[in-house]
Amino acid sequence: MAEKSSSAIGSTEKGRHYANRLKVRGIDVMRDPHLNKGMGFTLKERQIMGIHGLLPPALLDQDGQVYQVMQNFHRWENNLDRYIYLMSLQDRNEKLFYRVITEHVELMMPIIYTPTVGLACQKYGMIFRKPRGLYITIHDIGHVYEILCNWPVDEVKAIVVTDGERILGLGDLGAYGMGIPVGKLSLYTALAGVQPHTCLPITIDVGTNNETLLNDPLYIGLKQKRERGPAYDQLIEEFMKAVVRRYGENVLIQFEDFGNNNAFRLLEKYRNKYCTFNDDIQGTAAVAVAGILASLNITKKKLSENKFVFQGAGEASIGIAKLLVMALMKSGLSKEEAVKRIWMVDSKGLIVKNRPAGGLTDHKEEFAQTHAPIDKLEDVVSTVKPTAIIGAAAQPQAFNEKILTDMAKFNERPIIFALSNPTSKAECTAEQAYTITKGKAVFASGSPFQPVTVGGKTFHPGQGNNAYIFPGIGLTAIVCDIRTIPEEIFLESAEVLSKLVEKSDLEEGRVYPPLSKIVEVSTTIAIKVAEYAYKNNLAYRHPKPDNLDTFIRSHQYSVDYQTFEPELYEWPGHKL
Ligand SMILES: NC(=O)C1=CN([C@@H]2O[C@H](COP(=O)(O)OP(=O)(O)OC[C@H]3O[C@@H](n4cnc5c(N)ncnc54)[C@H](OP(=O)(O)O)[C@@H]3O)[C@@H](O)[C@H]2O)C=CC1
Ligand SMILES: CC(=O)C(=O)O
Ligand SMILES: [Mg+2]
Repeated sequence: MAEKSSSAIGSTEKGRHYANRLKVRGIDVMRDPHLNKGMGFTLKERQIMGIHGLLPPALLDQDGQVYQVMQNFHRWENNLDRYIYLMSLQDRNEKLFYRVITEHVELMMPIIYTPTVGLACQKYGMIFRKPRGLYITIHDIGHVYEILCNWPVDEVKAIVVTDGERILGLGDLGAYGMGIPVGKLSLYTALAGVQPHTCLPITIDVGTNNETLLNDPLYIGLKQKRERGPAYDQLIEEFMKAVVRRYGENVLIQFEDFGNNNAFRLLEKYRNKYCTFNDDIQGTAAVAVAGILASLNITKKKLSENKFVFQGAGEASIGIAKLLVMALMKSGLSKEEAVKRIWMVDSKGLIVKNRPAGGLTDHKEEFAQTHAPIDKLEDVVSTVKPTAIIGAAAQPQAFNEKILTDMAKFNERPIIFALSNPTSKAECTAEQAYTITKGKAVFASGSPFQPVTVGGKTFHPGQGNNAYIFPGIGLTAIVCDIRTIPEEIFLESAEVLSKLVEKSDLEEGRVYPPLSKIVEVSTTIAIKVAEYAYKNNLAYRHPKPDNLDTFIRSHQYSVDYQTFEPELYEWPGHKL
């Protein structure tokens, strides 16, 4: 299949799915989002594909179509409408959708991803137009493989799966959570160039405990309380086995937005047997550690000279804390010394040994300090005097004025990461962080904030979001045939990402590369992870490609339209 080669992400896609021979003709060509080029079909293509006359006579090339999409995009008055518009574009014309996203990534990420995707999930029944992804319910036990066989594509390589229990910081959204796997997989393609037809979003519907949804006439999921018993584990176990049976053992399974009770134990259960990771625990850990490593260039401290206070001790915070311990140990500390630098606060206050309030899981015990209990975050901050505070508890405004003022008192450049999503759940806004600390804060947030000017200087907050990590790791896992993903890969990604932050970024207050560069950043992470994987015998694709840079890029999706030649319709027994 001949293709143009000026793609924003990769250039040598061979169109394996529709390899060489096309069986689709006529109106079905235009109904297939993988093939559709809208008014971009040439006269010759319209004739050979049997669609001549089905389109207005003019030709509008892809550049012109991007212009048209952007005109429409700006016409909408709110972001939810823009989300709906972009989703319908994805359903209609996939290449155009991805070209728009990659060319306008800063503008588009807040729509197809956090924060708007959160609102879209909350309103999923209302905005539902066309199904995308696969729904597997608790009633499907015993038939999961058959449901996977209903998915029309055989060559699936990446699955993002949720059970909808903890959607961003919005809580249990049940089957409305499907917006998250859909959005995450769009980023697999848009940011790392994973072939879109190999991506499969899945919702495991075991019910919801969200009363509003149970009473919502438009709710799209099972109207029953969540299954909490052994049937839940039975379904997940069957799902994991069925996925491998249908798609092979190197299919990547990303767990996303599961509730805390299930996330950790499912990760432990499956991480050494499947090609799987939990994005909220491990992807978040990598992006946060990258931001901390990059911030050292601003604070001029060594990693080991820092003290961290976490607001939250859930998937995100524990994940970050564990990877931070690995990074601190790599810098020369013992595990004990590393753990001493980490202070965690959960819904019951500071995590200390033998806490009277209880609630200590094994993960939390690991970080329990020998200290008297402290109930309030602001008292923890004033007692511990940390160099960094990291929020991931979905408690909006938890970083209050006193905390931010104290942080600026204790530190020349305090690190303040408000990682909770969506924007409404952020621990503080960028404006609050910079103004209250009088421009001292080294700030990053999970959802994007606009630049802020304080004392004549403009600060560009970084987006500390796992979107910088999972697409690159995912691409490499797929193309290099990585069968299990050890923690070291996340540390490697964190280090790579931190090194991609340039001096000019740091000068603007950024601890992540600007979003405008996220496509190239994801590709670089993919290449470096591939090098790491081969060096550490984690990659099963052999022989090892001579040039991993070229190899990775050669597998990336091209957002350019393909050219359809008459040969596509000619094969033995079939002539045009
Ligand atoms: N920026 C990014 O890339 C990412 C951001 N996140 C965001 O982080 C947030 C949390 O996610 P996640 O860790 O997975 O959720 P979890 O449910 O696993 O953890 C939430 C944690 O917050 C704690 N908490 C709740 N209320 C309070 C309170 N009042 N004071 C202190 N702690 C409190 C809980 O305490 P307890 O343990 O006592 O219940 C729990 O430890 C979400 O908003 C999510 O969107 C998540 C992943 C990635
Ligand atoms: C970013 C993400 O994964 C979350 O907020 O859950
Ligand atoms: Mg998540």
